[in-house]
Amino acid sequence: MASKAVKAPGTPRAPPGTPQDSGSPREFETLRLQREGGHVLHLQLNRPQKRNALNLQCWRELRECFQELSQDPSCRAIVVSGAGSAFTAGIDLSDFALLVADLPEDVARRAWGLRQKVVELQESFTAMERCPKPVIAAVHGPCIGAGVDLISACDIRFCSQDAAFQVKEVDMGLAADVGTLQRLPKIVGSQSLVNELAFTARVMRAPEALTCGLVSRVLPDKETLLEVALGVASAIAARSPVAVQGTKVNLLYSRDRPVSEGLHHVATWNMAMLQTEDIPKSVQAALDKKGPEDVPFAKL
Ligand SMILES: CCC/C=C/C=C/C(=O)SCCNC(=O)CCNC(=O)[C@H](O)C(C)(C)COP(=O)(O)OP(=O)(O)OC[C@H]1O[C@@H](n2cnc3c(N)ncnc32)[C@H](O)[C@@H]1OP(=O)(O)O
Repeated sequence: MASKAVKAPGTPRAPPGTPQDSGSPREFETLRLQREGGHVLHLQLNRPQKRNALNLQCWRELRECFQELSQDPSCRAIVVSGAGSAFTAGIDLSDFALLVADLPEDVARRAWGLRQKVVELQESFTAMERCPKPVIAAVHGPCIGAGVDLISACDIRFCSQDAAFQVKEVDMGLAADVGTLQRLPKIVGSQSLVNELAFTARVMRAPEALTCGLVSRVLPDKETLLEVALGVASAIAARSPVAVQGTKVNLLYSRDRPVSEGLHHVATWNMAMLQTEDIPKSVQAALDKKGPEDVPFAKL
């Protein structure tokens, strides 16, 4: 039987705002992080006057936020949405120049420095993908450029009827480089459609996003969208975190590998995780005709 993590006597309580504290989540400048019930966190991109355009601060905060939530035992599922009238207008266009500012003159060093900046931006969304807690994107209104990169790194995507998706990078003179070209073909299934969207920057609306599998649900409006997304997050959070997080880690591992490697990985994973106390607790609940919602699972 796994032993519960017990805080040693005299261990100071984490100050409010740190991820270990199940009270108030950390405050950010460009993001709003709120706890919704016990183990669900709602993260809003929060620059509504700029249609949640992602400035450098926002990229940095997203990275830090997901690195911290990954370690936060009181967080079991995350919903990402946009404040105001858009999910996001993509990269903050006024920050584009900053990407090449302060780089050395020599071409090799300049290129190396720029590469480092691109890798840092990639990390903001890769941190969402790597976070073992499921992340649900709730998209309303425009979701442009970097917005598509962002939602491609999420585990579940829902949208409202007014959502409009655009792989806009070619219109800015660049090849998308923070995840869309790598992740979208695995989500959508039709390479032809991905190519068309990425070569033309055509806007894709909610019904097509549903048909092609970019989103799995379309809701009539933003309010219903958030209600449903938070409801699904609560359903996830009610289940064993050992089971849910193990499922995410193994789905992600298997996505890019042959079946044989995925099976090998999960067998090794489960030689430890099958020993969890969550299994007998869940089995007993099922025998008692109770659901996972009735089982108090320890934090992970
Ligand atoms: C190495 C790089 C890796 C990353 C690459 C990423 C690339 C991309 O993301 S490409 C996509 C860039 N985004 C765009 O081209 C979208 C531009 N915005 C719009 O088309 C519209 O604003 C939008 C359809 C989203 C909303 O239209 P709406 O009429 O509702 O609002 P506006 O009046 O246009 O805008 C309101 C204020 O927001 C500012 N704003 C909007 N988008 C951006 C942006 N991407 N960057 C910076 N600022 C943006 C807009 O200027 C208005 O500001 P203000 O005039 O101060 O009120």
